[in-house]
Amino acid sequence: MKIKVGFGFDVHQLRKGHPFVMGGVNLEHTSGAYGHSDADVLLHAICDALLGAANLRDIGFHFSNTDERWRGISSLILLKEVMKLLAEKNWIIGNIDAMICLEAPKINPHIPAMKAHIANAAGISEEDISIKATTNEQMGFIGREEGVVAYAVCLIEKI
Ligand SMILES: Nc1ccn([C@@H]2O[C@H](COP(=O)(O)O)[C@@H](O)[C@H]2O)c(=O)n1
Ligand SMILES: C[C@@]1(CO)OP(=O)(O)OP(=O)(O)OC[C@H]1O
Repeated sequence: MKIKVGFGFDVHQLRKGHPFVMGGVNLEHTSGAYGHSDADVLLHAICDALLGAANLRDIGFHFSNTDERWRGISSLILLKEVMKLLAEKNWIIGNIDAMICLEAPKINPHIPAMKAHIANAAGISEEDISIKATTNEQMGFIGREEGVVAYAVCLIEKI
């Protein structure tokens, strides 16, 4: 069986009064992630891990941040598009493991809902999705709540 590993990273600015979408969940918070799409940093890291594993370039290559089609788009739709690209090359997901680095709000209560959204969009089991979170211990741009970061790794299998 042919397997490949992929890695993804994403970062977005946090801006006061902006919606905060993470893993398809709307987080209640004083600030939110700013970007061309819905700025779902977790889904962007996962998309890049999947595209990287399949050697299919990256999220910005397929969904340019100068293309009006993607303005404000739900990143769950982008994940579905990424899954189509993988399916064309006969790749299926083995598992995804992701890490969110964010000072606030607490992510733990939202992880089951995030997993459900991602499992639904990617067509995989929630059991194959792991999401974790850490603060940056009040240091740097994450600690000052100026930004949010996510990392993801994945395994894909050729069918
Ligand atoms: N935005 C966050 C950050 C952290 N968590 C959870 O809290 C635990 C402790 O965080 P530290 O950064 O102090 O190590 C962490 O392991 C997560 O379980 C969270 O839910 N949301
Ligand atoms: C998703 C895209 C496209 O709308 O825009 P952003 O939401 O700005 O996200 P980013 O992770 O900076 O890059 C990928 C983009 O092309």
